[in-house]
Amino acid sequence: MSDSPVIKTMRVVPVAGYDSMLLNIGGAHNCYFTRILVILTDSAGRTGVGESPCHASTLGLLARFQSQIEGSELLRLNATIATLFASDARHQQTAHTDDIHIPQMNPEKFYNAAAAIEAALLDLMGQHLNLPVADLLASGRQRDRVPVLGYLFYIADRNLTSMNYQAGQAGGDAWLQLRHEKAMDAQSVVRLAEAAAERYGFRDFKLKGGVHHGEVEVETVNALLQRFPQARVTVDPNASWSLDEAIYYGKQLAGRIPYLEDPCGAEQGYSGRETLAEFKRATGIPVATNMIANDWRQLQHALQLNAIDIPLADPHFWTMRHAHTVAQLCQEWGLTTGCHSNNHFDVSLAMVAHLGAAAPGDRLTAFDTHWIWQDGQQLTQHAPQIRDGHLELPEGPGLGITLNMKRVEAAHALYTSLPDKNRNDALGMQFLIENWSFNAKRPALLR
Ligand SMILES: O=C([O-])[C@@H](O)[C@@H](O)[C@H](O)[C@@H](O)C(=O)[O-]
Ligand SMILES: [Mg+2]
Repeated sequence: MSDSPVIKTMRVVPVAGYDSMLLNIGGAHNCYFTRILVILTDSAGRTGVGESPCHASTLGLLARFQSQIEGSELLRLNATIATLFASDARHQQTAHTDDIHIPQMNPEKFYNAAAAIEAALLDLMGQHLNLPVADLLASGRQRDRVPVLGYLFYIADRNLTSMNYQAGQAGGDAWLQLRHEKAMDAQSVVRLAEAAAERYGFRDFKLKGGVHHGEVEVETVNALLQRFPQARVTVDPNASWSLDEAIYYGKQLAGRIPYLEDPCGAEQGYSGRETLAEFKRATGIPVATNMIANDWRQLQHALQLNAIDIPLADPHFWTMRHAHTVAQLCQEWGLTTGCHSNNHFDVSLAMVAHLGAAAPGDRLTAFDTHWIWQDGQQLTQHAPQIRDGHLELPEGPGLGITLNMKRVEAAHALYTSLPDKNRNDALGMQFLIENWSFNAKRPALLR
């Protein structure tokens, strides 16, 4: 394989950006969010990049993988990634020994690390072959733009905290202002949706639930549907509703929403896969999930129980290539392809664009992205664009993006300055409710 470029350097750069006080079952988003960039250079002088959620253990894994990546031949990408998976398997085995010096590899963090490396390698491979990454995924490019949804949150009043939440940009459009302001009821969420639709052309919306009592969230969905009668609107309470509540609210929304996301979860000795299967039978409402089918084994159980219709295979949880395999499986087995997200920068946005562009078939539900909350903080020269409710595939080979290193270094400096680097939504929430703590079965404001 002497013609292959060789990976010269792997740099792992944790970065931070700003976020609004968005509410979810875990509490309130911090004023900062953190991510990891993996930046590879090769012997042909090219740079490839990938992004992942940030956690100290993911950083530890990436540091460990560096020696396996540097010196590897780009065209042996499959073998390189297989080596990472093999070292994961070895670790899982050794972690069962009594040797406390061998750290247990957290599977979620392992996938986050592998996903960022794989994306950076695919970026380099695409540049080498002069092809977009979408063409390197097994089905190849199917479309040039991917439907995405307007991800709406209730927003707490940042003025109640001493945290460094940013204010809206003077002179910006309505979205750039409103995304920083309190929005705790149906009317203000509709206003947010109007501003997002004006800027990005959304026709699909998802409300992050698990915040208020379910009645209030159903009322918000109804208000959105009334304002946007042609739109596809859903709510994701992150399994905070009981099965009975989920069926009760589901029946109120049936026929008017395309699907519900994780309406209920594990309870009374039954797994989330079991309760979702019962929910589906009781209501006939399709179910999407990013909570109970996040690896092959979980997905197999979910499908055997007929618990879900839309596995939201996030490329950061699965890697881009595995998420694409899930999309192929959806196409072959009559499921619908979708994608979950967390707060992210524009490198992840490009990863999602290429994944969506390569997803086969037309049973595709609008992909999630939190990016509208971060729009303006891009770390690339030209961020992928969301227009007319669609994320456009960036032009050019690889991921089609070029890092803006000045911004990357500034985002890294911000990360370095933060006292809390891992996500902890309880901190902000405790300004709203004293001593607040997480409860997987209760919406955040019900304490
Ligand atoms: O950003 C949030 O608050 C979401 O709740 C996120 O953490 C979830 O992972 C996600 O967006 C979801 O769909 O469940
Ligand atoms: Mg979800």
